[in-house]
Amino acid sequence: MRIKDCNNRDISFIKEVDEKIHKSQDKLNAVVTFCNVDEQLKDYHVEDTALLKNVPVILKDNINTKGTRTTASSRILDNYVPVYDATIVKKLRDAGAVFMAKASMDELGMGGTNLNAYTGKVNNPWDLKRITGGSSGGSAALVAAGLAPLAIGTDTGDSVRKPAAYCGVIGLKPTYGRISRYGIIPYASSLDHVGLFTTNVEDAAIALEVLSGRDDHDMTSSNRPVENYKELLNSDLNGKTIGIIQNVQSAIQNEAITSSFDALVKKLEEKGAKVVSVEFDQDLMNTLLPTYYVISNAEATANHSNLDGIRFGMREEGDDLTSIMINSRTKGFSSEVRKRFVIGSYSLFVENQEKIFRKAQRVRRKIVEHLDEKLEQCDILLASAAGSIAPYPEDSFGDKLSATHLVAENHMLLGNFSGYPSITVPSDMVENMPIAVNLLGKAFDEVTVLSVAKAIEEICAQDDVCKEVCE
Ligand SMILES: NC(=O)CC[C@H](N)C(=O)O
Repeated sequence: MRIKDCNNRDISFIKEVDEKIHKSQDKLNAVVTFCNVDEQLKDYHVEDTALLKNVPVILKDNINTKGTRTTASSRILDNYVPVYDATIVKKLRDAGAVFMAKASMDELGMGGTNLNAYTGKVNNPWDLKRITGGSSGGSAALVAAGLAPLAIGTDTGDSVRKPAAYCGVIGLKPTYGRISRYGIIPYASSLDHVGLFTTNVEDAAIALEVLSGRDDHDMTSSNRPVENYKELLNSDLNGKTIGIIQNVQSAIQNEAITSSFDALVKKLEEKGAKVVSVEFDQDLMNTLLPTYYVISNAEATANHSNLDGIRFGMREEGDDLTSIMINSRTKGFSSEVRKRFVIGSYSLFVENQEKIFRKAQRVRRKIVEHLDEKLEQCDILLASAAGSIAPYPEDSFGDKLSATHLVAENHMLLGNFSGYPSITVPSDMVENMPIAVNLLGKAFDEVTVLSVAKAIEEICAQDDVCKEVCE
């Protein structure tokens, strides 16, 4: 489904989409809460030129919607109904969006599988037995199944770009500060980004324009002017230098993914791009994941201390304040989330702060400085988005991978450490499942990121939806 096709439809088609999304639930389990579509259509009125006129949109369930339950897929927020809208909800609505559903995610964004929502696993529309990836798995699945042209996600480590790869859709994480995060239930504030899923690059450009801009409610949002990304798209590769991240490519063990990537690189060269090989310091790359875990868990621990059954969240009984909090948090969070809070608290413990938390922050700085050096050699970096097709649940934890091989699965963290824009573009099919490549550009250079993505899209010409679930 494409945005412009929706623009040209009669608004009544939204009802058909609503029915299809309800029907998909048995197969995909991608929805936590259905939005009240009738209510939104009652007084629906937007200008003909509104960019999202008649467009059904999916929101990840960590995006606050006034009057509509927002759980972040956590049991503790099962009954949470926000009293205000996130800024992006207002922006989307003003542009004509009709909200269809709050999509399932890994609990509070903590996970890369979408096996960790209190409403259960989300199934990949290409093969229901496989995972979607996470944490924005519900959003990715619904776009991949052709049930909406646009879904909003969030990305703290790769949570838009990895599920996009596994589900065969576009996944864009723009520059830190480009899109307001006001009204989004956080995970780790220095790494959290709003991102989006579409079926094609042009739609990603349109959606980015709608979502971007300074917001006085979010002091991390940038006041750089928003560009007309769609008009500026230019898939001409002449004069562009693309750097291939060798550390990622040499860590990939799947022959089909490697040869498809190499074939794509050849075509990029034929189309005029200058391709250079970029080698990162391997030791530094091996620290990506541990550094991420220290920083993200510490920030998550601080961010979620208000989910205690007193200020927010479901309340379990107890004899005193402390036991109410302990009981509420024990019952309200899954073991994965509790584990991360333990790790986070440990590194924030005063005796450990310097040698764990501050050290991780210094390593993050080193990684970003190293990345900046690499980006001096090229306009954009390119690598396979993931080292495999979407795995089955039992194969999805990567615990058999060595540190070097883990780099293939976690290189997208570079985009969160630096805040630089990054996009996943479907590139091919392997074993009837989509595979993808990922681009990482310079700060606020969304135009180059989207333009090179468009060139790749033209070369690869992937089918943009998974037909079966959509029928
Ligand atoms: N929200 C994210 O980006 C999650 C990233 C990573 N998979 C994690 O488990 O935390």
